[in-house]
Amino acid sequence: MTDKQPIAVLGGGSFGTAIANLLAENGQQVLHWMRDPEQAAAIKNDRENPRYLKGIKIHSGVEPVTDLSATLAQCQMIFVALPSSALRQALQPVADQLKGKMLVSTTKGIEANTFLLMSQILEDIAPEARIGVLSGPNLAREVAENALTASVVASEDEDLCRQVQAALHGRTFRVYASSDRFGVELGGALKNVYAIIAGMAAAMGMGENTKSMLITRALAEMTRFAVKLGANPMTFLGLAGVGDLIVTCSSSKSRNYQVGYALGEGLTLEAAVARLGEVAEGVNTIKVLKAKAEEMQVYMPLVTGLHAILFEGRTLDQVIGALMRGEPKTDVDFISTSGF
Ligand SMILES: NC(=O)c1ccc[n+]([C@@H]2O[C@H](COP(=O)([O-])OP(=O)(O)OC[C@H]3O[C@@H](n4cnc5c(N)ncnc54)[C@H](O)[C@@H]3O)[C@@H](O)[C@H]2O)c1
Ligand SMILES: O=P(O)(O)OC[C@H](O)CO
Repeated sequence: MTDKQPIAVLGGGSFGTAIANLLAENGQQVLHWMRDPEQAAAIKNDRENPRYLKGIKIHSGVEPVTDLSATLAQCQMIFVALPSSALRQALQPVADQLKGKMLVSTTKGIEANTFLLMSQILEDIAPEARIGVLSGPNLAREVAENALTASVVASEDEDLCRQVQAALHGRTFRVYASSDRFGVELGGALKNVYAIIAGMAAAMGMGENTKSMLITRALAEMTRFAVKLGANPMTFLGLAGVGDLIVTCSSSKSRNYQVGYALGEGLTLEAAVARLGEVAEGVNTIKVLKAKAEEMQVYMPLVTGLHAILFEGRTLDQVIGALMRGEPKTDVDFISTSGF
């Protein structure tokens, strides 16, 4: 035991487990909160979380716990690794305990109806908390296996960024700082949708040219959308933008990619999600994103095409045909031609 305050990680899934281990490897005492007492007891005994990260040894500095209120009472720094669909309902009842704490969201999703990002929900629940986001190309299994990895902590609160960097920076994990919380978080939420498309393309045996076209046009599309919402497009050139887009669109370890792959093999969306058995945030994001793009009048042909396949009964062939026949466009939207 150290006399340092413990750090809390909320969420017993793959990313919560990976972050908890990373913190413990850096000498932090970690309270890893999960809702399921059986899971917590099993992790305590076996030092493994087999459902989500089979074969990864859980560090002795990680203590699985199930009392959320007692956990929050002991910690100043709290990482939130809950699915987006659960974040508000899990934390609203303990809102009073979040005042003044550092809350760092690792959750990459968008709330249906409100279009709020997860750190905005945290702000809504706990206006007096200190809020940040951790996002980047961070596949949980690779983080847990100590593959060399980089991430971004984003917050208007510079001291929070420094403290998160100090807690997470280690032999295999580098943390860069950003003051653009909105842009960093939006990048993490949007790329999940394009990873579903990339998985479909892979299952259909499409070529390397096609994969590159998809990733690049996805970046153009998500940046166009982000700019319309007031975000800084330069953030999308960083780890939490193009970095995360590349890893999620090209790795079969990504759950969103896996859902897309299953769809490309002919499974229904329900069957693809059931086969996965884990969170694929892009499935929920696609609906809210399509609605928001329409409301804001942003041209997002990839989002529109995926939505048409998943929810409007269009076939892949029809959508691909429409995409390729679309009116020719400019390559990069944000190049200023003035002065040239
Ligand atoms: N896995 C990754 O590689 C990775 C990397 C970076 C960010 N993320 C993000 O982290 C978030 C969590 O993803 P994950 O991969 O850990 O998911 P996961 O599917 O591996 O696990 C989800 C966990 O949340 C728990 N949970 C579900 N509903 C809950 C509730 N109401 N209250 C408490 N716990 C609840 C589940 O029991 C499970 O332990 C997602 O938004 C994801 O985008 C994941
Ligand atoms: O497994 P995914 O598709 O949720 O992606 C995991 C991470 O977000 C990759 O950075």
